Amino acid sequence: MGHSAAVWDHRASLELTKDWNGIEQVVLRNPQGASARVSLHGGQVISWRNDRGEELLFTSSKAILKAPKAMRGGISICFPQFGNCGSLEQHGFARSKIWTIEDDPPPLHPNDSLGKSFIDLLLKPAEEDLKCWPHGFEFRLRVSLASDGNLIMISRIRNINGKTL
Ligand SMILES: O=P(O)(O)OC[C@H]1O[C@@H](O)[C@H](O)[C@@H](O)[C@@H]1O
Repeated sequence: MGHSAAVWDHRASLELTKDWNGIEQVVLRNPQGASARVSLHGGQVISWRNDRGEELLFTSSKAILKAPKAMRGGISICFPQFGNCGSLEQHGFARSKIWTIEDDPPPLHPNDSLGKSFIDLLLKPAEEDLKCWPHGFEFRLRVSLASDGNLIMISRIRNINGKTL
């Protein structure tokens, strides 16, 4: 009896590491050698490489890679706004926060996990965030690397205080 895809252990394909500022990063790998690197700073995918090791994402040489400054490169999470309306910071605060890894997130469709290397991240507002944007929320982000090297990101935002966002 061989192992089927149903018992694929996605954790075996994850590497946890830290950047030069001590902020955690997660590296996803697939069996063909593709990879994606996700920083908990901003929940930002900062590298996506194909199976030939070629980088597919741009990062500016002028990027400041130190929280709480947003990183200029990779895939930014712009929440709760894109742009610079009102008193919120440009493109929202999510990209400058330290996200956490969620071990047991609310379920997604099984197809979203099967055969993929993935990580689930979570952002909840801190007191200071509620002062400039008074909404309780949970922002869940799944970043997956598929066996064909595709990168998939699923955002789920839950309103937890019943007021319209
Ligand atoms: O410079 P930031 O805040 O990282 O924003 C990234 C870019 O966001 C875009 O929306 C702006 O048009 C650019 O001018 C800006 O450089």
